[in-house]
Amino acid sequence: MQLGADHVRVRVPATSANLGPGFDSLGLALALYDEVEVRLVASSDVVVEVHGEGAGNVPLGEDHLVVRALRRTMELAGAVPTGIHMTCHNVIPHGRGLGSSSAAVVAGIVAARALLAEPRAVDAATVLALATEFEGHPDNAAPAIQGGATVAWTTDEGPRAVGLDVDPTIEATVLVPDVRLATSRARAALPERVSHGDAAFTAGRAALLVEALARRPELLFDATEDRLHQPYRAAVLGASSELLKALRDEGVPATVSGAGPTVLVLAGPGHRARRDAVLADLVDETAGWRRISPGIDMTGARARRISGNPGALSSGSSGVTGRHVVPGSPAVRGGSMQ
Ligand SMILES: Nc1ncnc2c1ncn2[C@@H]1O[C@H](COP(=O)(O)OP(=O)(O)O)[C@@H](O)[C@H]1O
Ligand SMILES: N[C@@H](CCOP(=O)(O)O)C(=O)O
Repeated sequence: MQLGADHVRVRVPATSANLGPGFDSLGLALALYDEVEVRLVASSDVVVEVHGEGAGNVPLGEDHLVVRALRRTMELAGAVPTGIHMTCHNVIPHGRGLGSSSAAVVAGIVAARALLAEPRAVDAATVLALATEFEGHPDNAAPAIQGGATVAWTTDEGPRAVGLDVDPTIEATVLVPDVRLATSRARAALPERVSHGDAAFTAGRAALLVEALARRPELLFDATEDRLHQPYRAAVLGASSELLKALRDEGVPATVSGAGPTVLVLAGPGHRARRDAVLADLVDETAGWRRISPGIDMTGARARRISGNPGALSSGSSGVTGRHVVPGSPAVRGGSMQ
């Protein structure tokens, strides 16, 4: 496959997976974004600059997650490898249950797609399959790609996802502690088997959550109850587990965001006063907690071509030059990829 551009910019939202009972299936895109600018260069250099979250912690070469996802997508599309100069402006906290790894993977995939002469050759199903290959589960990748709330599932042919309606009065608030929890560690805390009773309880709540999100926010408290993962993760969640219990004891629809340790509150109009009262009492923003009300992202990952001249890849030695928006350059929106 030929290249169609040599310089693109992408933006990918944070995501909150599970939403309580929808373990590995439900997810919600949040309006907190990582932005990545990728420039292809003629040399074999891989130069990565990271600003914000992850700066000083993530690898800066071929092992960088965005680079790995970009390379994998280019390889799948049969594009000839080139050098890469990449700048990341990261806002999504790492290891907090807000889908930072998924955002990085989706950024690499949609950047690669936008660099190709025929972006549609990497269709929506392939984007989700590639992201799931990296992540191991599709529940963060689906909303990161298409925005809004999603339910994702896996078939013999690969992962699939559909969007869900979200009542516009629902507010998402995240309580982010300053401690990290690797998703792999939180997954290791899960048992091999659960009881039929807990599985039935949680399946019912997940079904109810679809209706609560779409039209009946007053049902969010019951609809966010879970018995499949949160109870087993309590030991590794530390203070987040206590905050979750305190919120739920007061009737506030709170869940663990993803694998944690962030706590997510999904509040309809009837929950706001109690949410604000409990959070004012319990969340001390001077003692390591951040309270963010990001809004729900409804568009998902976006990529924009900055320059469409891959025939003349620069040597890569002169920094980012010649930045301009090519008139008519297609805006690639993750949610509308066909
Ligand atoms: N923007 C990014 N660039 C590079 N690596 C990232 C990025 N975001 C996440 N990662 C990698 O993923 C890890 C966090 O993934 P994970 O444990 O799944 O937590 P979460 O996805 O909930 O933030 C980070 O420690 C880092 O290694
Ligand atoms: N379903 C996964 C979701 C992990 O999300 P993350 O944002 O914590 O990576 C799980 O619960 O393990």
